[in-house]
Amino acid sequence: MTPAALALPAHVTQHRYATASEAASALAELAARTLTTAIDARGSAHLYVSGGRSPVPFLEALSRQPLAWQHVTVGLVDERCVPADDDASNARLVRTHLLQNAAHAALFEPLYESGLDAETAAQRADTRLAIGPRPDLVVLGMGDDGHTASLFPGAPGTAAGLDPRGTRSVVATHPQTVPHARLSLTLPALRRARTLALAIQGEVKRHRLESAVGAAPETLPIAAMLDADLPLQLFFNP
Ligand SMILES: O=C1O[C@H](COP(=O)(O)O)[C@@H](O)[C@H](O)[C@H]1O
Repeated sequence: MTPAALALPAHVTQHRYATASEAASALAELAARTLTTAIDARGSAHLYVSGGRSPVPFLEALSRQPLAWQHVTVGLVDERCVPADDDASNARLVRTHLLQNAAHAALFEPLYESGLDAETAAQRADTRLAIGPRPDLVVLGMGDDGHTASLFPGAPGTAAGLDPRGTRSVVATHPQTVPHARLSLTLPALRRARTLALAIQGEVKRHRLESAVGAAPETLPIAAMLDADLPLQLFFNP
């Protein structure tokens, strides 16, 4: 049964599914259409994905989508400052679950250079991204605490990342609630996306997202993605 609509503003387009597998397939199809449109229009496509546990079914479904992957560049919206082969690495997640099947031909640009401290790594990534093309598709996730990308409530670095007039594309954040310093795309960098999607699962995240309507982004960073002038494609399953 299709889950009930979330209590969210009308500019959020809701895609609701009964299961994680249906939601992942639908998001993969939207991603494939969006990337193909970008390749047809501009010759290349730029996709940014999130880390964590929940994107795995989506990344695997997307890896099987037939499209001109050799023209697709994949990046990360956030990363933990760990070696690329660490279990916590979002780069490892992408290599394991997305860069296979048809998608093995995509170009992957990791966010974090192993061995660097978070601030130096953020500065280097910021320089690379600042001159890059607009993302065609950004797929965000959200933690139970309302963080998105690696913009955690109250974490050092988050305020700079949420500054709508900030000039950085990437900041270092230092959440106290989870292991590892992080790198995160900033609000201005995320807002450059031609299409912005958010994939969440479960009732805890549903209520957290609903409670973010009208909330201060410093308290619930996901609130920054609910701006009326920012069309958002929400994918939800219980
Ligand atoms: O730490 C992170 O958490 C969020 C949500 O992760 P999940 O495990 O609940 O799916 C994710 O969006 C972010 O990219 C990740 O680094």
